[in-house]
Amino acid sequence: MRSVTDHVVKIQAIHKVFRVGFWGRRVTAVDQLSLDVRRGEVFGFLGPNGAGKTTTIKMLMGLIYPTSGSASIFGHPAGDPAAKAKLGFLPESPYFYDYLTSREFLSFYGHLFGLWGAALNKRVDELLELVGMTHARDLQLRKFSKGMLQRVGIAQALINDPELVVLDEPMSGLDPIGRKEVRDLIFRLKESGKTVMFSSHILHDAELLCDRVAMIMKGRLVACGQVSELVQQGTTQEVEMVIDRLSPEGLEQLRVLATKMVLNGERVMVVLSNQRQVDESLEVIRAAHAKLISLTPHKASLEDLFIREAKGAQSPVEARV
Ligand SMILES: Nc1ncnc2c1ncn2[C@@H]1O[C@H](COP(=O)(O)OP(=O)(O)OP(=O)(O)O)[C@@H](O)[C@H]1O
Repeated sequence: MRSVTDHVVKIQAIHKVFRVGFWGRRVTAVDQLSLDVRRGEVFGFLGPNGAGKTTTIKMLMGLIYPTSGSASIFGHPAGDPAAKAKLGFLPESPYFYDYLTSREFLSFYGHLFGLWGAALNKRVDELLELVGMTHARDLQLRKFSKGMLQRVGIAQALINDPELVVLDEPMSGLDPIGRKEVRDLIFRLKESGKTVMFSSHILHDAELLCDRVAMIMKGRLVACGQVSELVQQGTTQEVEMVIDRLSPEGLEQLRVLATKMVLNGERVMVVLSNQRQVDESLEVIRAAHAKLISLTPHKASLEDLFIREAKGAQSPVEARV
């Protein structure tokens, strides 16, 4: 059984209303959101643009106050110095001092955490090595690519050897190679025993990386749990079949069975939505002496869940939490 201390982050019914414009119109950015992040896991905080991810993370970091509800880190209230001491944070749009080299930049943040002299130099060198930036240690940050900056930003978040690392959109704006590098880095953090929470709207990255995810839309939690469990919920096990040289009778029989059919010369592609349809279609193909080219089960993905939830499911879905 899990103990309370397994919860590194606990967010309880957190709510944030912003007042905007001259008339102080109320905008609910986060709506009664509750979730927890457990020790040692990689937790993905997912949602489309404007869903409320950054607002939630800012409340967790103690940078803004919730309208109601609460958040804690290692049992300390969000923003408490005791929580911050064990925490590393990469904001969504970090500010980098252009004319500092990556060593100087990391040394600056090390000083803020009270590191000096040989211990600081050792820590900076270790982090540059970890993020693969040793070769650029004496290069000014203005000469860095976006991917290099992101890696130095993550190094900055690790300067105090935190137990929890919170990264706001760490893969955003990176090319596929840059994204893979950041993914590998997150894997390495997990391997070294750290808990990682990161926000993203790139579902593929979350699927590859996360032990658990939470998905929010319009500030509300719509799904939370292990990726494998969430993608199974309510998804039909569709199968796509491609067949060659099917007789006109066979074609008519498949038309009745299939949920979708596309003809291309002698070739036909059908989508079947359950096992019974698959079995009956295979019998039709055999009886017609047609040639089955491929049979591909449609693998459910987080994207399917995302689209389904976006289409209107507003009630919270809770998988194993
Ligand atoms: N300081 C603010 N004042 C007024 N409204 C705000 C403020 N910050 C955020 N919002 C609004 O709150 C909502 C959630 O924004 P937030 O930045 O948290 O979303 P997000 O999920 O991080 O999106 P993105 O992926 O685009 O960064 C949006 O409607 C946004 O316009």
